[in-house]
Amino acid sequence: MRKKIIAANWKMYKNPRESLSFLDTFLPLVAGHERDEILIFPTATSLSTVIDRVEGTNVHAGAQTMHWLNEGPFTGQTSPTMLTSIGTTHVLLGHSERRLYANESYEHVNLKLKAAIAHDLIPILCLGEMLADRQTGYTKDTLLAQMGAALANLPTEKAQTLVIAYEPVWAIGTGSTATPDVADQAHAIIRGDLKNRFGPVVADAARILYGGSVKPDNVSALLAMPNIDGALIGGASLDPHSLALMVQYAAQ
Ligand SMILES: O=C[C@H](O)COP(=O)(O)O
Repeated sequence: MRKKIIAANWKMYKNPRESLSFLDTFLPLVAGHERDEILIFPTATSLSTVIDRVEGTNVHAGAQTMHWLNEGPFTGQTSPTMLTSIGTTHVLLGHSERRLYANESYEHVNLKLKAAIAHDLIPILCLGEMLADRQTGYTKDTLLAQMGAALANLPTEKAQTLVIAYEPVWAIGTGSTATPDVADQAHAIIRGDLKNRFGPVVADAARILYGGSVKPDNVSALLAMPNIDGALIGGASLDPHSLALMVQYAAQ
């Protein structure tokens, strides 16, 4: 049985003070929920504050992106070693907003993924089709192409900790959540590709999260599907009561 992950992507919301205020309410609500993993991805400027505050709790904090090199003349970037030096455990890679607004390609994501694993950061690889892909019947092709580029030349022994987030772009922030069946079909494609690449052990162990307008009133139906192992939540993760409710539903 795969442990579920409830992950909050705060995107460009919450400064350090607001992050602490969230945690003051949230942490007591989820104390003792050891069964599942709870992850929070704050903004870069709130990351170390959140890491310090969640230390010793059942919550972990990760970065929303990173560069693949350890240092260099790359204005605005953060390196894997900088992240690990402050206690970061996870990193989101390839989020569609990074691909759309920061020109991040899956070739970059491939470099980042390998760097994350080399530095013992757990990568959460985000992928998902655009609405036009789905409408023209190219969902599977798109997902396989994204997997192929992001996971190129990754040896099987490095794929053990891989977490993937399926986030159809048309469902992000739109309120148009994928139905549990539609999401599960995409997750099955992703798991099948993992099996072809890395074999059944890695494929069976890999957690595949769904992201895209997840809320307390739809999370249970999504998590009940056989290939959905958690959720990556944007808007509905910004309220501590809403996120805590989803953690509780995941445990049922
Ligand atoms: O990383 C999270 C996703 O982009 C989903 O965002 P959302 O829950 O606001 O649709």
